[in-house]
Amino acid sequence: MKRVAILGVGLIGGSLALSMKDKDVEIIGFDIYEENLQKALALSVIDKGTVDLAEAVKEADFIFLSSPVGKLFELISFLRYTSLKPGAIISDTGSTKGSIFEWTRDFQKKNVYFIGGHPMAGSHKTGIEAAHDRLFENAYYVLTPDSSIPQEVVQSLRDLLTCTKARIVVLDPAEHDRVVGAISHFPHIIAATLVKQVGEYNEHSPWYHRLAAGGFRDITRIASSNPIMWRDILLHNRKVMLELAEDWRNVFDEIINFVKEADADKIETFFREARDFRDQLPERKKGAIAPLYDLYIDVPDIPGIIGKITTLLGEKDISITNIRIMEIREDIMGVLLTTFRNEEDMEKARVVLTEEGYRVYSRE
Ligand SMILES: NC(=O)C1=CN([C@@H]2O[C@H](COP(=O)(O)OP(=O)(O)OC[C@H]3O[C@@H](n4cnc5c(N)ncnc54)[C@H](O)[C@@H]3O)[C@@H](O)[C@H]2O)C=CC1
Ligand SMILES: O=C(O)C(=O)Cc1ccc(O)cc1
Repeated sequence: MKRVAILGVGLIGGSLALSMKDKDVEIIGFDIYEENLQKALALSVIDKGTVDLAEAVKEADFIFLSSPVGKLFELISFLRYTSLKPGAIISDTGSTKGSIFEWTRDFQKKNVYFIGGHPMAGSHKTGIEAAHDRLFENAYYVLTPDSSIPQEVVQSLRDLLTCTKARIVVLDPAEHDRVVGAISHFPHIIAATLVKQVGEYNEHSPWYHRLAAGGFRDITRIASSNPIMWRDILLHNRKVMLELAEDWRNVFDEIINFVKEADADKIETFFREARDFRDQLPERKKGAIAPLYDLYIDVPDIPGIIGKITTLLGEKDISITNIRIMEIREDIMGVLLTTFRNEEDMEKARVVLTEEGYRVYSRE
């Protein structure tokens, strides 16, 4: 049986541990707060818990570091000088990848391997109570192995992580920080600045607070995230944040100038271009937070098929919340992704469609 050590049993460490529940692994948790370990044991998230770091890692085949980014250096410094199992694979879950990559390149001298990792799903909630076995389902899970790490070592980490049902991808750490900086880190600055701006106005009129709804809530949801976590992320992706701020200022000035000049066409084009890009973003098939009930249907030809399937299901009172053409194969075979409101509708649809001769399945 393989041993997995999770260092930091919060939302992400706890969710990783839960996703491994059906695997033949023993999970040992370490945290700086004993009460977190007690909760994790009570919730059966981990098999054992300890506040002794050396004890947690000494027999482990896999070690996951899932503390805030600012604490990773401390943990890595400890691992560098403590006794570890030869061949052990260490990974982290931190939201930035460049700095950790630089700190860990020499681990192979110790006959252990470090492969940076970032499961790209989460929540603005923190702590073990928010952990969920399906948190990473369908999300990207980025790995940033050094090119000197043998492929079979990377593969054994990938094999273990299949239990998360995430889409595992390999990226260069600098590219990770640039891209994730733009789509995840920098938006937290924007969200927080908007909230602070309105918070200050609210000092003078409570109506800001009362009327804030809809769009304001949507765009500022992430401002409710953990301040310590986001402090650390910004500090570890500073260069990228400063570059993005410059670019953002340029785009911001552009629209403000159109407003100043009352240029209706340019304002409209600005919004239209933003909408077009936004509407093309891939929808994430949700895992734990709001499970989607998806069925994939192989269909012989596309024209007319969507109407045929919606009619067929509509006649049985089965409603589809979304239908999307996933791919058209060269032999004119297509795959439709149909989403249902609940499991019952999905299962009814599976029966009806199978009876009609369609090949229906749950995963790509
Ligand atoms: N929250 C999110 O949505 C996501 C977070 N991440 C990353 O995963 C990591 C963990 O985040 P969360 O689980 O959300 O935070 P969390 O606050 O829920 O959990 C962190 C845990 O680490 C423990 N901890 C603090 N210092 C420690 C140390 N020196 N040694 C061991 N444990 C320590 C804390 O007591 C806590 O139990 C962070 O690096 C974050 O950047 C990655 C993807 C998503
Ligand atoms: O939607 C949200 O609340 C998030 O922003 C989740 C998140 C937070 C940090 C990450 O590194 C990846 C995902």
